[in-house]
Amino acid sequence: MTETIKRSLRESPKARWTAMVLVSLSAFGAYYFNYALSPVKPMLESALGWTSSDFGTYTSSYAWFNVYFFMLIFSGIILDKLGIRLTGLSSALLMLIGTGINYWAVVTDFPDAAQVALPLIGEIKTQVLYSSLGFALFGVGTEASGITLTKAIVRWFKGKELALAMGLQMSIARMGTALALAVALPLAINFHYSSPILWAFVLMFIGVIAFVMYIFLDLKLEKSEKEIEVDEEEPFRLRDILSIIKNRGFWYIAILCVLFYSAVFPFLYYATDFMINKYRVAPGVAGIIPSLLPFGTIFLTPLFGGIYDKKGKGATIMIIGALLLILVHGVLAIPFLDNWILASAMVVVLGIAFSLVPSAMWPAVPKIIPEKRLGTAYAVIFWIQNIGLMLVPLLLGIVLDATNPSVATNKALIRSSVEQSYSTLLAQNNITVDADEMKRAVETTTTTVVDSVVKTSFYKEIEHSAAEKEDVKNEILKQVATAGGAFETDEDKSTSINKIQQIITEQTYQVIEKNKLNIRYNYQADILIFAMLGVLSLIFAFLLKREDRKKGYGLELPNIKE
Ligand SMILES: C[C@H](N)C(=O)N[C@@H](CCCCN)C(=O)O
Repeated sequence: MTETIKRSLRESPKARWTAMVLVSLSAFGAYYFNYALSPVKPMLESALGWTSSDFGTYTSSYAWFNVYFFMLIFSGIILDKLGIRLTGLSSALLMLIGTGINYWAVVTDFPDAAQVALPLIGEIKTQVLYSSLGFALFGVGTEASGITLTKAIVRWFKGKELALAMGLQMSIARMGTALALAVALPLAINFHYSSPILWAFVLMFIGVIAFVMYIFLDLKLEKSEKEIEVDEEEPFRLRDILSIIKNRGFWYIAILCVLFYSAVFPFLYYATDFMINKYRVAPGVAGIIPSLLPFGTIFLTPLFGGIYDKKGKGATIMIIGALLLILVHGVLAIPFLDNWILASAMVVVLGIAFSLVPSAMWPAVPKIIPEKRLGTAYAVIFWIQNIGLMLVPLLLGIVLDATNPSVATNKALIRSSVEQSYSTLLAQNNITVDADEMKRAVETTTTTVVDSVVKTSFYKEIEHSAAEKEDVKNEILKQVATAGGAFETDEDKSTSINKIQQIITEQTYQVIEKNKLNIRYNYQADILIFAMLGVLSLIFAFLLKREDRKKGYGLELPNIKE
């Protein structure tokens, strides 16, 4: 079919790069929010009483609707029927609504024991359920937006700098992840644990505005191409799925994708907490280490993409990426190697792996699947990938709780002791505070105590029976009451509360240290799960290379022909 593109707006580099930046801004907000609560995990536990399994449920909920309701497949169909503009705007709004629900759930005061029973999942805290539903809605928007943005980039860049534009779009998105990992915990410590979500809401709102601006640009593109004959795009057909899933090469790439991404994205959910618990990094700066990973990929993904374009060796690049994955998780799993510099170096190496594999894997799909089925192929790969993104974070949370059975209960014990200590000291000194003020003070004090114990304690975990735990609680209360007896209140209320806070922090800390009350997680089993995923990724990367040799897909050949 003839294609006269001389007068098309796509011919203007300024217009197409502006389009790329505008559509990428919503991905920036989405990738920020995806990780905005991860560094805050220790605070959610100390302040809201979440367990690691609750956190695992929350992070896995990203994929609930995508997996169970086949939302990714429907998104592909909707994208085909409604087009880029409507689908992109709807998905950006869905992300915004999901973020809003999440914010509401986290700031709402649910009774401590409020739980609901769900089929398959069982008992779940009401607050965890509502935040998860918000996150699940956000996940639908993010994944739908992922396919829409890919299609938008293809629309503007086909026959032009397509790989570079895709690489840069991924880089802009990853800047969002890097930002979340680096700033979410400092934000939460200095303001409130919900502040990172509020910021996400603002970024997502900017994303919606940017997408509205993109719509105008896209309308201009359409107008500029009205008189021009352009190739009709192939519509999404369900029968395409059948022909795709009969392709062995497709399965190898989809399985490699789910295994590899499951060893990276869920790692990022837990990485800040891991740095605090294993490497004793101060919570305020612990997120900087995992943020090195997406930060590195911002530069390396387009770089490796360019190398693949010119030199080829796509399957080999994926094998090297999988080998690095095993190396990193293998080293992180060694118990006595607990130096944070080594951990940072491993995160940088993981960043290299996470640049190598995506830069070779996504452009390899068009070599295996015909162009007219590409949209469907990406939707199915994303769907399979989402199964991993749903199961692995949940598994990690459950395994973390199971291998550290006393941590969550000990944190809850500290929280209730702190609460009672406040009541005692406030009553002893005739100070009245409102419920919100009290809640805030308890949260801050508990977090401070837990953080300092986790950072300084070197003891091994000692199991305590329920009766011993009661003793610990009583001892905390006794110590606090004794120390608080000498406290005199002649200053204003906030100074008095600060002093009370200090007394409780010091006394609680001492009792925890004396009783060896363990509140540090041992991540060994979780990191071994990641290492296993690395080994399986390597096997599938080799299988893909063998299939490429058999079928001649050309994965090892350069994309750009001389
Ligand atoms: C999370 C999403 N499903 C995903 O896998 N995103 C990729 C980028 C995919 C680009 C495809 N053209 C990522 O690495 O973030």
